[in-house]
Amino acid sequence: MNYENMEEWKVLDVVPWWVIAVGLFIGLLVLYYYAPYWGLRKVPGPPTVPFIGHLPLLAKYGPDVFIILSQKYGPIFRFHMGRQPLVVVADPELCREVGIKKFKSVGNRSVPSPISASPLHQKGLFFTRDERWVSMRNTIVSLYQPSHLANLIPTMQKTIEAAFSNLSTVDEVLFSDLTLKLTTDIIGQTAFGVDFKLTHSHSDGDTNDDDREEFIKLHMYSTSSLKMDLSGSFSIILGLLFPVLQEPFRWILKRIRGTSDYKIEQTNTRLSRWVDSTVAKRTSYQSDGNGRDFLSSIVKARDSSEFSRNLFSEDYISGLTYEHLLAGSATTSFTLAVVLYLVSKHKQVEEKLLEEVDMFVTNGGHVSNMDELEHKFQYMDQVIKESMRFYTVSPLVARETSQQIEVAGYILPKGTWVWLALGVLSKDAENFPDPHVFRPERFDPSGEEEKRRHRYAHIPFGIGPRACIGQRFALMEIKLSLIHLYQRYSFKHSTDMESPLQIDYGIILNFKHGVKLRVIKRIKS
Ligand code: HEM
Repeated sequence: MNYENMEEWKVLDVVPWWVIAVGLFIGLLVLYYYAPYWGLRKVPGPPTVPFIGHLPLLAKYGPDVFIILSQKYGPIFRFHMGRQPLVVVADPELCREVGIKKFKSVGNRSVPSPISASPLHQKGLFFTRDERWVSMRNTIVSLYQPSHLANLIPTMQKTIEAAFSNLSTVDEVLFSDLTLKLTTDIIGQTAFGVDFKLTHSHSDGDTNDDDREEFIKLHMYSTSSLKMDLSGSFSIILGLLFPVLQEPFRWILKRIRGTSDYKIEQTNTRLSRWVDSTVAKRTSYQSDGNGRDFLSSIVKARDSSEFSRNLFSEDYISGLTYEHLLAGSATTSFTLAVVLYLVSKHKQVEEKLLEEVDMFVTNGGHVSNMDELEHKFQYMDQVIKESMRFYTVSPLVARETSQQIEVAGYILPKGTWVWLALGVLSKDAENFPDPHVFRPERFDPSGEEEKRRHRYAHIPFGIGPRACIGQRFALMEIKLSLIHLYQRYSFKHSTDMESPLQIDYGIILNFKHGVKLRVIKRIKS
């Protein structure tokens, strides 16, 4: 007889079953928590707080947390978004390695918890993966060629005129509000072929007005509920802390009135219905086939082959179309408002910009083609680049490894979330001396600073084959607006304008209170 074993059995007999169960539960919990961390434990990073990871640091420092951590831990470090570890890459050469050289192994995006609950958000280009993404992107990219974009100039100009038509009658304006209306209207027309009429001062009594207003309200709510911290709905928070519990809880909570999950579900369902019905109308009858908007072009491309019909099924067309509104309005609006905010704070910059615009107008310039827009405004280019460096609207780019790779000597297993920290690159003193000084001339192509700089130090639109597809579109919209505005006005900060500017951090940067400006009419000599 084995007496030692008998002793053990006796011990087990006296330990209550629930203690064993609790021990097992805690063991499994620890295993669950540390599983994604284990493969990345060699990548440096600050100590983590169990389950919430580094979210308290994000709450304390906002997006600057990544600058602080890169100074302490170097160009590649770990950051735990709740349970999920991210490998943050904060160096231009490493961004090139991840975004271009090793693109095949890091070509997909990671899906953060706020998005994982919404099929409408997942079926755009942003979150599609692998072969489907390649095929969709190849088709869509043709719609962003200069020849196609040039067709949009008249629509953009008309909307810009309408949006800013009231400026001559006011002394002060909440400019960021105006730019959001402008960019939403432009995307509405160019993506959906729908005029949301946010920039028109009066309704023309169109019976669809209420419908459109309702849609915009839903869209704004849905966008603002995409939180990356602990201020989202309960299921989104669970998605950050215990991803495995997110779906079951969401399933329950979305049925309980009064919860944020219920509201988000209702909003997303109504949004989807609105987008689906707009898409269905367009796919069932092709008005005159000459529509210049994105939706008309995709519907046309879809009908070209059996393959395209499968690729662009109606749910994906809805996802793509809605994505344009999401990706193309708040980013461009923020950037345009930031340019005005910074330029009106730096009078010498404003004088140079006005001079360039005046010269163009005096020489009979009229923006009618992409070539003029892209090459005739060299100083404006520098101002836009410097503004985007100063406030990088999309400071993080989310990617995910599809197989094990090595970056900077660290092995990153398949499924690792690798995020490129564009916001950190843009404040790096090595590439941008005096990074906290606003100096557009640092982007002068003939200047030493520009020549010395790493090629991928300034990448506000991302990098490689997965970079922003709307870059040209956005720059076109921003430049057309600046040309229109500076021909007629100059600006000063309103006395109500806070200093420094307060920024909110969601999926992208946003203003806490907005950009308030004084409008000064220019007297033409
Ligand atoms: C100032 C304005 C904008 C900024 C700063 C911006 C920035 C970005 C960034 C950083 C990415 C991720 C790139 C990467 O992974 O490397 C991105 C992707 C994307 N952007 Fe933009 N964007 C802007 C405007 C627009 C506009 C106007 C549109 C549409 C008309 C658009 C559509 C998209 C789409 C569809 C993607 C996903 C591309 C893919 O995954 O293949 N963006 N954008």
